[in-house]
Amino acid sequence: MASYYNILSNKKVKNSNTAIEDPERFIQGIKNHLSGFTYFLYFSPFLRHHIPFIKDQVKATLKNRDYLFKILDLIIKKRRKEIEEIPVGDELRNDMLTSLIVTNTVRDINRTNIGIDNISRPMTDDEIRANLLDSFQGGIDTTANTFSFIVYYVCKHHHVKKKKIDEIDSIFLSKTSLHLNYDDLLKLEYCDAIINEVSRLHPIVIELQRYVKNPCEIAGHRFETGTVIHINTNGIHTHKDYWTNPEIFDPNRFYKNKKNLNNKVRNKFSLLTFGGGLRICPGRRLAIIELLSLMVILFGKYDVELVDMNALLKVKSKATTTCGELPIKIKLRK
Ligand code: HEM
Repeated sequence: MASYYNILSNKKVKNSNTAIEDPERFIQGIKNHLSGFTYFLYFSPFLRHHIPFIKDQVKATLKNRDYLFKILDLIIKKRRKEIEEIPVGDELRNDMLTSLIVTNTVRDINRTNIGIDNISRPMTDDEIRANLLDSFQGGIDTTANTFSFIVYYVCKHHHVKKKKIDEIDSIFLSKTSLHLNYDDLLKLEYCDAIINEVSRLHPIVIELQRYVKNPCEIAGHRFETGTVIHINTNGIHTHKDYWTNPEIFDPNRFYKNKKNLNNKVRNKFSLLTFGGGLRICPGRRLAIIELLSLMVILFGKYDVELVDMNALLKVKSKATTTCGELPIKIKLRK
């Protein structure tokens, strides 16, 4: 945590401290892993192996990956040992690593044997590491940047902010002690509409890829095995065939009007915030719960305003879209 704030804050801790430096290096490693991923997404094996600049970047990405693997393996082993030393039946800390380690063991309170050995067994360290890295890669920047975009759009549109705060206040009555629970969060239909509308205008994943396994024909075009199809999420989210006045920010198009949006019958794949089909984002429900919780905590407790109401949203687009900077003013609500 200390290193996280040390990275975010302008005031840096000066003295050398491994408790700060090691996690900082790890967080930087995750960032490099995310950006290095682009080389594997957009460049063919030939370019990755033979073009000097790209080859060097790929090498550095793989070296960084090995470093992350090493650190994660140490963390997993350490936690496994700690758990082994706790008597079975005693309550365990509730965190993701612990859940992954105890899944399908005698300590797993949700254990159900579905009779398929390869699925009913506990996870290996390699599998746990892959799950952790997938969650870091897929679950942190995506949710954090979506939340930044939400803050920008809500602060920019007074009527949306008011309607949203009224909804939060009507469900979470006390501003000082907020007790978040799943059922109450699901009642926040307008907040949910805001998430959809912000994600329509600023999808974090701006394109999806699909690899053609067998020759096929799509919309009259023939695709051979090995072709990678890039699906332009941004283009679909702002296409006038699917959305009325697509350039306008209007959460009402998703509010109590889910099937028929502004008189256009909604195509199932016209909103691809979380992708679709077999590879749809497995973290989508968690992401929505996180975003709703953050909205309640931030807007339920504080007055939030943009420092400059006329400032344009600063976005950077690579494989994902991220928020450049977002200066805001925060004070406790009266
Ligand atoms: C607002 C937050 C999020 C957004 C916008 C988002 C978006 C996406 C998208 C567009 C995909 C590709 C789906 C496809 O190809 O059809 C994806 C995949 C994935 N997401 Fe998310 N995601 C979010 C949060 C999360 C969270 C919280 C986690 C995990 C804790 C997560 C884990 C993953 C994983 C592991 C994949 C790869 C799935 C696969 O290839 O089978 N995501 N996400």
